[in-house]
Amino acid sequence: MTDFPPMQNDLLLRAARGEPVERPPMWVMRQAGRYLPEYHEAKGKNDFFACCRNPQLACTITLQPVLRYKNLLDAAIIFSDILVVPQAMGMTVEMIEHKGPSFPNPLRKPEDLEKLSTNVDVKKELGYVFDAISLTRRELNGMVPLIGFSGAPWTLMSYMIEGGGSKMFIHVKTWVFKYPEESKRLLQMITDVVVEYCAEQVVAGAQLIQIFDSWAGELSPSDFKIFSLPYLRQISNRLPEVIKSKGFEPVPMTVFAKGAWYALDDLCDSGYNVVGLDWLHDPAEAIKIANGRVTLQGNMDPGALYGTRETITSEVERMISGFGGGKQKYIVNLGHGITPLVDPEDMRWFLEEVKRVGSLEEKSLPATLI
Ligand SMILES: Cc1c2[nH]c(c1CCC(=O)O)Cc1[nH]c(c(CCC(=O)O)c1C)Cc1[nH]c(c(CCC(=O)O)c1C)Cc1[nH]c(c(CCC(=O)O)c1C)C2
Repeated sequence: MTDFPPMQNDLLLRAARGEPVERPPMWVMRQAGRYLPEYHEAKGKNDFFACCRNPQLACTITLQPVLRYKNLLDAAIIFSDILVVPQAMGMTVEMIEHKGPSFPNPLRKPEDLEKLSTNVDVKKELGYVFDAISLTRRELNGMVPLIGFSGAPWTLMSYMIEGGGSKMFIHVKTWVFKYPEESKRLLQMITDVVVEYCAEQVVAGAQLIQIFDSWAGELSPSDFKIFSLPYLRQISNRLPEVIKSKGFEPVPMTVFAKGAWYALDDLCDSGYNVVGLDWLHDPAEAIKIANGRVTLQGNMDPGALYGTRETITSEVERMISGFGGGKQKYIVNLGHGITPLVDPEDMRWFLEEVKRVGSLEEKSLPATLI
């Protein structure tokens, strides 16, 4: 087993396991990225995926927000992208500046499934991610835990068929409604790779795994039960066993199914320790539905970071009060990734206010907010 430095701050892991904490841990989806000038500096003229494939650079970028917001962020998330999985399955994915990811040859017909690699050698194809994780764990020196992640099967299938981001989801909806059996075959192929990929991230040193189902909200409640939930469940069922078979201890798991507010009850019973919430959820309602089954994570509107300092403060107070003061089964985050034009000093204000409000005794929270 790999020896890493002992943890100095394990708030995130304790909260994820459901243990009480002195204040809620906080991290922010996409905390390493385009709103930080040092990200652009480190990236330079490198292609986005070239940065992901360079463990030293990926480690540097991962550490940037943790170092800038020292003693504020309670986790690092490895710098990579969900689309490295389709690449490992044999697809070409390019990152086009100011546009986003693009697949020159998306899967458009069921016969295209034959183009995907079978028996993907995850260690060979994605070894650079595992190297970046091990290096970052060492460099973090126990400061905060390191989160690994993967896209969820439904979200990855959407990208692989649409060929990039989408507004109408015409192609993937064609698959769902015209080729449901082939869709399930593809989802299963992706799931098998994701399980092995996440297990190897844990072997390399990841201390929590988050599954991003960013396009969950494109499915109706009944289709979510067919094309997303069963595969999310397979991941949470199989992952601990696969990790153990490799001689390692399972880690807490988080599922973030953006837009799938209707599925919160099911997600609380899907085998994950933590359920991430977007900003469409009312915290008090979410707590009622979860009823202590999982740790909740979220959920301030990322757009609030464009507001005044006073607005950010009141949004933070509302969020933390809504989650009952946050000392039990709660992790602070935004409801989705931080957006590019946020002023890094406004992000600092957000984090400072979370730390201040999250450290208050419940009786000291502003009375009108409880
Ligand atoms: C910094 C960055 C990333 N990806 C992309 C960028 C911008 C690239 C650049 O222009 O420099 C392109 C990049 N990658 C993707 C997109 C979205 C494109 C679209 O709208 O479909 C973009 C612009 C696809 C992607 N990629 C990811 C998701 C899931 C989370 C989410 O919903 O936001 C998704 C959907 C995950 C992701 N992606 C990234 C991380 C790093 C760790 C961190 O959070 O700090 C993570 C976790 C990093």
